[in-house]
Amino acid sequence: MKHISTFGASDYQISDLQLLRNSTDADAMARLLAPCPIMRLAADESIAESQIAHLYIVLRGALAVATDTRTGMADGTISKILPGESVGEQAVLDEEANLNAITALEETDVLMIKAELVWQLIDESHVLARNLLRLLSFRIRAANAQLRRRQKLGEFYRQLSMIDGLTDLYNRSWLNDLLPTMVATAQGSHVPLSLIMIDLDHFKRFNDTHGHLAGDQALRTAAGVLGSALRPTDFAVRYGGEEMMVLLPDTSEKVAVAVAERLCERMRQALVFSDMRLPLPHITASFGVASLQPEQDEQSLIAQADAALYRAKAQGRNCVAWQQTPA
Ligand SMILES: Nc1nc2c(ncn2[C@@H]2O[C@H](COP(=O)(O)OP(=O)(O)OP(=O)(O)O)[C@@H](O)[C@H]2O)c(=O)[nH]1
Repeated sequence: MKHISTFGASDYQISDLQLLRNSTDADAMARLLAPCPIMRLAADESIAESQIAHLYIVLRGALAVATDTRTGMADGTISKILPGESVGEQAVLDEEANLNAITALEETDVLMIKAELVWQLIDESHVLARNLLRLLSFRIRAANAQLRRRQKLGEFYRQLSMIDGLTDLYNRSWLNDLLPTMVATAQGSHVPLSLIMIDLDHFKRFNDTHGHLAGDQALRTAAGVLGSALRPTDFAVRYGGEEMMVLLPDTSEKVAVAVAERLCERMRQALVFSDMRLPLPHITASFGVASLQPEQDEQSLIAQADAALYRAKAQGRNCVAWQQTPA
């Protein structure tokens, strides 16, 4: 950054500076700004901020400002500062060194104003104070809008990473995130929580006979059965491969067994189409039901449902098994 002149020795006018637009006291402002240096930046050159904050007004060329690079908040957003516009107001007002990375997009001349002089200008000129407030308000709105966009995007990707792409059911990451909390809530409030582990029967044979794409379609159909047969407060998860899980908050084992029986029946009635013309053979599934016991953790609950599922398979598949005989 090279010192090439001062505001007083240059041809620039107060009317060239947006912050002083509509100034009624241009002469007084010009006198105060006269000793301020005009610095020249080569293209791609960055402004190396000292610990002292400055306000920079672009006189010629353009600056690129990337937000908060040193605080880890950078998100690739870059603002372009054109002639007449300023950067560094906030740094001046809160007396912090500028955390933005400021780089010249082309050869650029900037007016450099020290923080103490900015305060003096604010004291002297209501017009400048008003312009500054308006500018800051605009910047805050823009920052808020950007924050909202970022939050929405973050939530979108978070949701996406929790959903299984093939079946649209929740995936294992979702389960790992949510099940411990659900178990802790149920234990803490002494309300029941039941879990049904579901495994499609002879699915390898289905795949081998009808092809993997038809197998995918069968998985979607099975997921659809779960989705359409549950209460809005229940959750269906693709646990892995052809294994699915249903979580039933506030549900006793007796009711969970009845739900599993209903799912089993609907599963065997569901039609799988590989295309819209010919339905494939029906699929069936085996179901293992478990309900949370006092002191039990989520791993043990899953293991209990798994053991019940194993028994359902051993009993000939296409049926429901559970840990305890419902009363
Ligand atoms: N099409 C398809 N198949 C899958 C997917 N994930 C797992 N599988 C298949 O599911 C089959 C599971 O086979 P096994 O674990 O032997 O169980 P099974 O044939 O269903 O037998 P049982 O569970 O004992 O009734 C394997 O052939 C896997 O390739 C998937 O996303 N799409």
